[in-house]
Amino acid sequence: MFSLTVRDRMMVAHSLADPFFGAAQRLHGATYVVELTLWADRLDQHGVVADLGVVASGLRAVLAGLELRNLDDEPSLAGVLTTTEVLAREVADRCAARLAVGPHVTEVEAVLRESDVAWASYRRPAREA
Ligand SMILES: Nc1nc2c(c(=O)[nH]1)N=C([C@H](O)[C@H](O)COP(=O)(O)OP(=O)(O)OP(=O)(O)O)CN2
Repeated sequence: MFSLTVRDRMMVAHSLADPFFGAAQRLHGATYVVELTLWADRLDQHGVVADLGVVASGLRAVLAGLELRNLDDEPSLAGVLTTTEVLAREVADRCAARLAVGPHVTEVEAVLRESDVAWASYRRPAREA
């Protein structure tokens, strides 16, 4: 299996409205290092999983739709606990919808690193069945 990964960052504000999260129920900020990986069972005719510039631009565009915002105010995330896991799924879903990848690309994974010691990820099929 081949993979291609690009990395970017996004800064957000949010609160986690569940007593489970203790002090993080209050509004706080997070800067995530975001890694997007495309998985492919073979390479295309150019010997790549995908053009890394195109993938990096796609990830940037997706993060631009989330960053420097209070996620509590985002209509598309209304009522959602925006944990690192949930945001990883959101990024992966949006990237899968945005990137026009070839049929050899089978899966898309987003890893959100909240710090150097904690991160979460979501891996999904590259396209809807
Ligand atoms: N699995 C997850 N756990 C937690 C997440 C998350 O996104 N996924 N998020 C948070 C908070 O938003 C924040 O990142 C950390 O808050 P904090 O109160 O410091 O939580 P900790 O568990 O690290 O520390 P404690 O003080 O021991 O609660 C929390 N968890």
